[in-house]
Amino acid sequence: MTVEKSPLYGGEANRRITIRDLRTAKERGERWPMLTAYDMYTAEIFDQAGIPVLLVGDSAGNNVYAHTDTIPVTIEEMMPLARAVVRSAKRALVVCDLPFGSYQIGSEQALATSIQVMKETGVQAVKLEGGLPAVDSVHRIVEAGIPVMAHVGFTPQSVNAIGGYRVQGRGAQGEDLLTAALALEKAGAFSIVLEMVAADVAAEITKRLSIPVIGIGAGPDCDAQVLVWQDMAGMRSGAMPRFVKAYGDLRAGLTSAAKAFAEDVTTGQFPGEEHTYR
Ligand SMILES: Nc1nc(=O)c2c([nH]1)NC[C@@H]1CN(c3ccc(C(=O)N[C@@H](CCC(=O)O)C(=O)O)cc3)CN21
Ligand SMILES: CC(C)C(=O)C(=O)O
Ligand SMILES: [Mg+2]
Repeated sequence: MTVEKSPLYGGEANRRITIRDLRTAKERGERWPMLTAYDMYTAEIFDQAGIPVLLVGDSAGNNVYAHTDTIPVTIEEMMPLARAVVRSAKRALVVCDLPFGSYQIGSEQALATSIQVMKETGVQAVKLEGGLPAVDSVHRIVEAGIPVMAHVGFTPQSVNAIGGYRVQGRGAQGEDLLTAALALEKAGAFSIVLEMVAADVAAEITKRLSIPVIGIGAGPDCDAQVLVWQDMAGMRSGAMPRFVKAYGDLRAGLTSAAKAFAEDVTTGQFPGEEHTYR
């Protein structure tokens, strides 16, 4: 597959990716990557590396704010991160997750929060979790002119209701997931994340939907794949979910840099003459 003429990778190199570009990519069968970003350098680096979509995820809860999960994250905590990512990425389409509690009360609250995020951060789209119960909110937000990325399957904001980090869509549940995905597309979502979904179900949903389907732990047949950047780069400690692949070892790199700095300071090797004003 040649992608040089794709708006995602070639095309007019000096404009931001649009939701139309993502739709076109699906029509052409072009796969694309999405990464989370929560700050300036990661946004700048991933943007320049050609990642077409950056997600300011509420996974900031357990990757920035040192919570155990995403549930405590607030809109006040999300917006500064989103602003930093928007200011740092020139090409990528930036999506901001709506955190738990900022849209579940109803479509009125969902729309009000989405408007606030769009006005105060400069992101190009919002994302929210949920199947059929979220359809009305998606519809209202889209009607207001705000692109919405949907998110079904394992939805981390509902981890307590689901009862753990469990694969979704196995057996009879698969049909419900397809029904929800079709309803979210009909409500106007421009794309949909499938998280921890059995691969055959994810493949069927990807085939049946016209909008891009973005997988995380949803097998190889989705239109796009997303990972949390600290997982992708080997920054995170501890056991990784099965769906993660680490493409770097940043944790080891930063650890050895910090140890070398400490060693140099304790032994008096740093600062040297070249780092010193006379
Ligand atoms: N760093 C990070 N990566 C993520 O993918 C991620 C976040 N944070 N935060 C928000 C949600 C939470 N996610 C998670 C968290 C844990 C598992 C997990 O422990 N998975 C195990 C299965 C555990 C079980 O069966 O109970 C696995 O091996 O896949 C999966 C997804 C995905 N998202
Ligand atoms: C993993 C992605 C899809 C997400 O919702 C997040 O990072 O918050
Ligand atoms: Mg999220």
